[in-house]
Amino acid sequence: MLRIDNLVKTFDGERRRRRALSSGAEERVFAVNDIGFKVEEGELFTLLGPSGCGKTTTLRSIAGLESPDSGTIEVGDRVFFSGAAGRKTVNVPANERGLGMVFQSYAIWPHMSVFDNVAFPLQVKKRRERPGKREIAERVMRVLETMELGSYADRQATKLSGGQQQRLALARALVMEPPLLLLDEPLSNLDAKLRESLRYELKRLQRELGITSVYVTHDQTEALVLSTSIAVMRSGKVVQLGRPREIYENPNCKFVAEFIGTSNFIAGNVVAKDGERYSVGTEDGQLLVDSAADLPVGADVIVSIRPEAVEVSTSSRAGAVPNEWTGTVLTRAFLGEAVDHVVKVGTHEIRARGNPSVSIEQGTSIYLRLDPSKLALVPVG
Ligand SMILES: Nc1ncnc2c1ncn2[C@@H]1O[C@H](COP(=O)(O)OP(=O)(O)OP(=O)(O)O)[C@@H](O)[C@H]1O
Repeated sequence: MLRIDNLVKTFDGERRRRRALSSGAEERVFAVNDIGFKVEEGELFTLLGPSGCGKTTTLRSIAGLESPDSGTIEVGDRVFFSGAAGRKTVNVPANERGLGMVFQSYAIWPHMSVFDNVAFPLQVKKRRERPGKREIAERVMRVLETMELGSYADRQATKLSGGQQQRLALARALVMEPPLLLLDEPLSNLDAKLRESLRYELKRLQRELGITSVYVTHDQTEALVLSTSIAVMRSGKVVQLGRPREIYENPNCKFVAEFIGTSNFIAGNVVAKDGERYSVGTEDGQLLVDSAADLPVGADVIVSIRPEAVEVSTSSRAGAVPNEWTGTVLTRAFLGEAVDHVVKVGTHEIRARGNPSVSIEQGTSIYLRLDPSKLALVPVG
């Protein structure tokens, strides 16, 4: 449905502007630095990464609001952008791309009713593409009902709550039945509770309507909940691309492991390998790790251990289970649905998250069990 290849977008750098008079040195900021990905029909594809990594620039390039330096952008069988030095550039204007867009600031039209906000984009279509009055009313009401705003049709748009206004912005984008919906942090202006409930609502809607979407966020939980696929970005590059679970359970570098959720990291070295079972030597003992990564014996690695993959216990099962380490509880914290223990194991402090029924006092000597299939091997370098 959407295909991006070798996309590059640079901007003038600050320093270049400052130094231009004295040295004339060329300096460009690579906002997007040679990225490529494909989004299949019906997917919700998320660009996830920290501030400044190039997510918005990528989305704006798809929308036609930025003009890339080079690369190609295709939606269905239409080429929206194609360009490189010395080649003829194709660059379809934003208003001819027919894409739906929803941004952080929901920018509804305040002087209009809820109904008119959604009807307006259809009413201003070119005469030959404009649906008749009755069809407009039907489409508007259908999309308002889907967004659970049907009973607010006559209300002035500004008299809706924040969450309702954001749903209205979505309704306005959906009524155009775009082949592709672009969403740039659409939930970030809402309070935490509303954000969470709208997350699930968006997921339901996206699934029900099967609308292909590209979603930008820096919020990893949002990305994990909503997405069918995630591209994790860093400094203008895509560093990992995969299904949410894949990225969470098998991050391909320390940056991804750190950015997505909380992890314990233990540095080590591959000492033996038997199929997908690795034996990793660490400062505090050996760890068995199951991994599909292709790493040679001798490779420096980091074992990434999610807190929920660490089982704590006051009794030993040594011999019956692999990877049992001993340690002392440094702190514990009650989080409502879980209890966190921070455990000192040799040179490491390991965070464990488990059921609140297991709560062990500070200073207690305990056993940590690390299931090899729940550990991830992250290559170093
Ligand atoms: N118009 C511009 N002029 C100069 N530099 C720009 C411009 N727009 C973006 N940049 C730079 O390009 C890089 C990528 O910006 P972009 O907005 O795409 O990042 P982002 O990942 O969406 O960040 P955020 O989550 O903060 O919106 C940043 O270094 C940014 O400063």
